[in-house]
Amino acid sequence: MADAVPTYYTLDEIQKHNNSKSTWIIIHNKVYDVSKFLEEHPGGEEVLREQAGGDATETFEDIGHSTDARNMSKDFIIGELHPAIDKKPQPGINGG
Ligand code: HEM
Repeated sequence: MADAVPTYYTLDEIQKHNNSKSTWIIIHNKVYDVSKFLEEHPGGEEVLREQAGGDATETFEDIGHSTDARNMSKDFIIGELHPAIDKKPQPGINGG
């Protein structure tokens, strides 16, 4: 009964979903398809678009989303970031 094995996506694959047709974001190594949620997001679609195809964990936590918001977000989980590339983004690594 339990769906024990999650679907894994590589960062490469996730990064392709960075447009208004398909918008995926990563929060705590889970992959969210928020394409259908953009217009409904109380925080606006722009902030989600900015994170499209990438890791939104920090911004998601900075906002201090409510328990309601966290429960709501579960509906959009489509899988997990592949463990082999489960790395925290390094700030500034591409900065120069
Ligand atoms: C599936 C993911 C997400 C869901 C379900 C979600 C849901 C919500 C909800 C329900 C609110 C209303 C306030 C609350 O209940 O906390 C909210 C506000 C907000 N969210 Fe999200 N959110 C998501 C992801 C994000 C991400 C990734 C960002 C930033 C890049 C973001 C930025 C904001 C901002 C700026 C607000 C407005 C806060 C305010 O007006 O005080 N959200 N979100």
